[in-house]
Amino acid sequence: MLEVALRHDFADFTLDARFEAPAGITILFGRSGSGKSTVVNIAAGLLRPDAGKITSGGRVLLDTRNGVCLPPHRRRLGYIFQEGRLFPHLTVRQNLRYGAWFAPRGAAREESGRVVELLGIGHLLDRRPGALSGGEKQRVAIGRALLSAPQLILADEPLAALDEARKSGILPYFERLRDEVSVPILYVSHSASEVARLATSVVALEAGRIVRQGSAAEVLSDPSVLPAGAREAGAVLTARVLRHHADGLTELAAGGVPLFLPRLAQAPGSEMRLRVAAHDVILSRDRPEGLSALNILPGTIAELRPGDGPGAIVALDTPAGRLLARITRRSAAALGLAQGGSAHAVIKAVSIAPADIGAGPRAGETRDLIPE
Ligand SMILES: Nc1ncnc2c1ncn2[C@@H]1O[C@H](COP(=O)(O)OP(=O)(O)OP(=O)(O)O)[C@@H](O)[C@H]1O
Repeated sequence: MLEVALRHDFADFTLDARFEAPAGITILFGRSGSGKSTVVNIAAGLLRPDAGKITSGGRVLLDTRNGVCLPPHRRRLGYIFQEGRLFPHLTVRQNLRYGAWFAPRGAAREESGRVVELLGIGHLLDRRPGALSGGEKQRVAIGRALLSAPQLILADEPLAALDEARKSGILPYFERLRDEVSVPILYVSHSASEVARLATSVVALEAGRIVRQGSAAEVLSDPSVLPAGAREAGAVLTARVLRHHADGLTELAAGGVPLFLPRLAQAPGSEMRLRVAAHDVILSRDRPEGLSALNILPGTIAELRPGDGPGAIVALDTPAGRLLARITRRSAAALGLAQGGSAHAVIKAVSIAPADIGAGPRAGETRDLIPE
């Protein structure tokens, strides 16, 4: 467990944040300039705040009141940067050994064979970084960080330098990291997709303050908190793969409701997280007939929140979970939508982007803490 309480003033900006990060991935989520990197820089020991306390697995890294501020190399941190920052003259194997070399003697650390397997880099061990793709470099960098026996991993926008294809290639490895490694990972992102797929817990920042904290489902489905803006709004559903159909569709069950998506690779029984973008949800007051869309979910309007412009966000509680829909205020008025009223959400099977579909665990639950 990581416990953080910080206060710091820059000339035009005040950071005032208090949160806890359990094992798994805690995403610091917010727009540019909200203070995410400042939190990470303080946790890393690169910036000494005006006031604050940070403990990691019970160890005090920072306590300004008692004059404690451990230097970065004594904090037992693993870093994952935007670019891998591997040593170009060393092979992958040697880069990984370099990480292990930093582990304190006797420290419990991941076994290198397991890390190599976890990250799927066994076939790359004899190559030098120049012969790796961006995504492969990043996987090696994650391995190097894990092998240094860190008590905390800091990942500052680790996917930002990768194109969409590489991003979706590496997301499953972060999912495995979340589910199989017991070290807390503090992960900076301004991408709702990354939050939906990866977060064990989310700390949403706005102008240096925490505006919401909770599971990915809780934070992303709250229309009063849209750290990435209304355009990026979208809720997260948890669903289980039921069966693959011969016509190329996969049927999932979400809270007892069937959902159809283009064929997924996961086997029946797999737990999935799906981010359904608010702009991909159409609302209808009555159950629509004669419509091509396969997914029609009845629900109750929990909230109708007008935006600054012509749009509004509607939060609809369905048996599958809460959905957000972005519609115009004009449509909301024409349909007579109001809090407490009923409506149907219509989602096209093909509208959910592959980058928004990931493996469990359940998005609405913070998983059990693993003792460190
Ligand atoms: N050394 C500094 N001196 C003065 N102001 C600073 C300093 N470092 C950061 N700031 C300000 O603090 C605020 C938060 O910056 P920070 O880098 O933490 O944001 P961020 O959420 O990580 O943004 P981004 O997503 O763009 O990286 C910004 O307004 C920034 O200008």
